[in-house]
Amino acid sequence: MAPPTIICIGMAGSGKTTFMQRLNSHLHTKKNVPYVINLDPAVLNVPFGCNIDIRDSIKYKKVMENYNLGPNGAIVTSLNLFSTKIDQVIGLVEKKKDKVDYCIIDTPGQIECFIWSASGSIITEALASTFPTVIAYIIDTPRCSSPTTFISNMLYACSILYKTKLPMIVVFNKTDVRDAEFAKEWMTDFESFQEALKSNAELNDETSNGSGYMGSLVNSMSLMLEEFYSTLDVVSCSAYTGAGFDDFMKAVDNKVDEYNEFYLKERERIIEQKKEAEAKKKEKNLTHLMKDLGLKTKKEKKSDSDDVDVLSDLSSEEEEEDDGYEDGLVEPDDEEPEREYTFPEDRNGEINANTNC
Ligand SMILES: Nc1nc2c(ncn2[C@@H]2O[C@H](COP(=O)(O)OP(=O)(O)OP(=O)(O)O)[C@@H](O)[C@H]2O)c(=O)[nH]1
Repeated sequence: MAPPTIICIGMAGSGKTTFMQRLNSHLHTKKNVPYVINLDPAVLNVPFGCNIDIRDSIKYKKVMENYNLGPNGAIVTSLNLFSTKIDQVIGLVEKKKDKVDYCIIDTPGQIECFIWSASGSIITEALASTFPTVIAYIIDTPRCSSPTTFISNMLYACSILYKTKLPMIVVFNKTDVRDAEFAKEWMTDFESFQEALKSNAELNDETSNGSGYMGSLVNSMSLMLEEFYSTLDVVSCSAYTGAGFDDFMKAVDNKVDEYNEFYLKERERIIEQKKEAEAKKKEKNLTHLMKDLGLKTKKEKKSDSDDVDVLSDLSSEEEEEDDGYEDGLVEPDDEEPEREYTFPEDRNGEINANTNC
């Protein structure tokens, strides 16, 4: 069976790499061996053993130098270069499918470099069409204790969900510093979020009494996000202490079932749609080409043959047959006639071993 794939995505410093390290050791202790992939080309040290590391095939600093790029451009370019090898990556994971239980993937902290780049879509789509794939969105809990940063984080999660179209688990990390109960409550109880909003001095000025621009904006966004929350699995854990990882694995199994039930059908539908669109595009291009060359398409020929024949049609058909032309192509002769040289001196033009040039 294809191993479920977990793609860890999160803002810079949210603790993805530490989370990956803890997840790797947690799975090893449970005797569920994971296949580990690092897709962050700019990381200096990876604190876990990787089966595939992007840094082995692409040197991030060389990319910066050779293409004269800044740090983010170099990450995108490295991913672009790596995405050309994604079929090999998938082949390697597939080879190990009987030995590994999960495939876990670390991504660059600059989310936009991965999620909004063509290579990021190629990589996630290639993985998702081969393995049941789940997104783990890692959030730095202490950093989202204010309603505005919380909503910003949730909007980001929402955009990732709509971009990847894959089941998502929201992971509130660093719970050893701050418990994530407040965030879970905000996600389930709209009134408690309203209260937090009112008491947030940052959003309210004394005169407006909570009806300021930012206050009402966050308010309406939180209403819109209620629908989005219902599609998520929320887990709180600490990559530092290892708390909450059993819950995370339960959520993964739950999302894998969901993937097989809903997302797989949706993916198949999308692939089918893409194929149809591509076939249509090809046919359109071919028609244009035929028109440019002054040739008739099969459809046109058929409709012509349904029409009454006129003498001029007949003669042109005959001419075509006589010329040995069909659909504008020259049929090669079975036997090429021996070449004759009109003038023997023409032979001097040929390059042979005896000539000096
Ligand atoms: N207290 C606490 N600190 C954590 C936890 N997880 C990560 N950290 C710390 O958070 C900081 C960032 O962690 P990383 O794992 O490097 O974060 P990252 O998201 O991989 O960072 P980039 O790869 O740069 O995007 C480090 O100092 C970690 O020690 C946690 O569960 N609890």
